[in-house]
Formats: sequence, structure tokens, C-alpha cells
Amino acid sequence: MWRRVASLSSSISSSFLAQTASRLNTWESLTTGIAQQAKGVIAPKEKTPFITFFLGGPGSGKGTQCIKIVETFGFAHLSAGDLLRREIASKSADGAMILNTIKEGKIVPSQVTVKLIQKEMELSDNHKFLIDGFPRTEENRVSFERIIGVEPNVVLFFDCPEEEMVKRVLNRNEGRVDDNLETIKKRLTVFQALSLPVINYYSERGKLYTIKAIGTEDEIFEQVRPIFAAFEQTVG
Ligand SMILES: Nc1ncnc2c1ncn2[C@@H]1O[C@H](COP(=O)(O)OP(=O)(O)O)[C@@H](O)[C@H]1O
Ligand SMILES: Nc1ccn([C@H]2C[C@H](O)[C@@H](COP(=O)(O)OP(=O)(O)O)O2)c(=O)n1
Ligand SMILES: [Mg+2]
Repeated sequence: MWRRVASLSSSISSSFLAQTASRLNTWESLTTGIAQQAKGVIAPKEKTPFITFFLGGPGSGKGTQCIKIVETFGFAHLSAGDLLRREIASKSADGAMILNTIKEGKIVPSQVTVKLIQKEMELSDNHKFLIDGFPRTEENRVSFERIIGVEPNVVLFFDCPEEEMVKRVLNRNEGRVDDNLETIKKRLTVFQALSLPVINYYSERGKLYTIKAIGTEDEIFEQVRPIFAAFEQTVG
């Protein structure tokens, strides 16, 4: 597998290869556990994971653009919010706590969310992931790095005026318990206080792509598409 990665391109820098090797080891350990549990039913992944984080305030259009990336570039879409809502619906042990946290516009403890993401990654046949709505706090970010052991390759930030986000969320019409004015206001405060530092963190590391998230869905996709097109060859 190492030879396969190393032969991808001679122009890939040695530090990139070192990072790739480290991610590969992590991916193998991530998959080994589940493969053992399944007694060989699930084959170990053959490709290095490619991880993208989609960040932005409520209603900034993350989920909408993820669907387009899935259709165009064949990524697996893991929405942190959807995974948490699934826990609520399944009446799991954490369900009531998650529901209250979401209603309050707060952030669910990282361990819970990262475990759900980890499970989805392990079960997926894909190696290209869009992780949508995560990490929303520095605690989320550090917890992902500690538990999953990898950093994202690319981070997208959907930059949208608050007024527009509020309008979109109030029109979302998906029956979500948090799509009301009171919760949105709390979520916007949490976004400013806890999520912006994560966005700044990735900006300082040169991983951040800021998308101007106003305009039609197609116009916004024309900003998003080239980012993924540029990585298509190396991602596989
Ligand atoms: N560019 C856009 N212009 C207008 N409405 C949009 C746009 N993108 C998404 N929407 C709508 O806004 C709402 C929120 O979008 P969504 O993708 O769920 O955002 P997020 O996942 O960031 O909260 C949805 O009802 C969606 O259909
Ligand atoms: N990393 C995350 C992601 C979502 N949550 C909770 C708290 C969020 O307000 C809700 C809804 O998240 P979701 O990503 O679905 O929300 P938007 O699509 O941005 O409106 O889920 C969380 O606690 N931690
Ligand atoms: Mg969403």
C-alpha cells in the first residue's frame, strides 16, 4: 500500500508523504478493529482516507453543497447533525441528552459525536469523506484528532451573513426542533464564540477555503467544485 501511495506522483513533497504514511497507519488501525469484530467480513481499506470538513453557521448551505459534491465527486457525506438526530430517533442512551442540547442550541460532548463519526467511517466502503458540521468547537477538533488520529486534508468555510442564515433556517421546513428563532439566536452566539476559533485554526495552517455562501446553490457550487477538482487526481 505504501508503494501505491508513493508512486502516485513524484511531485508530492516528502512531508506530504510522511503525513500520508501516518494517516495510512491510522486508517489500518481504525479498520483493523472493525475487521476483527466482523471476523474478516469487512476487508481492510486499501486507500488513504481523504477528509474534508464543512464548516459554517446554521443555514449557511453546508448540507446542500455536500449533496452536490457527493453527486459530482463520489464522496461519502457524514453530517454530524444527522448522526446526532439518528441517535435521538433510535432512543439510544444518549438520545435525551442530545435532544436537549440541540434544542438549547448548544454543542453535544465531543466524545459522543466523534464516536458516531468514527463508526460511520469504519463502516463505509468509501475513503473520501465530507464531514459536515464538524468540528464546531476546539474540543471537537482535538477530540477527533485524538480518537481518529488524522487531520483533515481540506476545510471549507461557508461564510454567510447572519440575516441570510436566519431566513434560510426559518424556511428550511424539515421539522427540526432547532429551526426556530430562539434556538437560532443561541446557535449564532455559539458559532461566534466556539466555531470561529476552529475556522481561524485551519486558516493559520493553510487548510481553509472560504466560500462566499450567498447567491444561488449553483453559483456557490461553482466556487466549491474547483477545490475538489484540483484534488481529484491525488484523492483517487
Ligand atoms: N444558496 C442558497 N440560497 C438559498 N437557499 C439555500 C441556499 N443553499 C441552501 N439553501 C436552503 O437553505 C436551507 C439551509 O441549507 P442547509 O444546506 O441545510 O444549510 P446548513 O447545512 O449549513 O445548515 C435549506 O432549506 C436549503 O434548501
Ligand atoms: N459537531 C456537532 C454538530 C452538530 N451538533 C448539534 C448541535 C447543532 O446545533 C445541531 C444541528 O447540527 P447541524 O449540523 O445539523 O446544523 P446545521 O445544518 O448547521 O443547521 O446538532 C453538535 O452538537 N456537534
Ligand atoms: Mg446541515
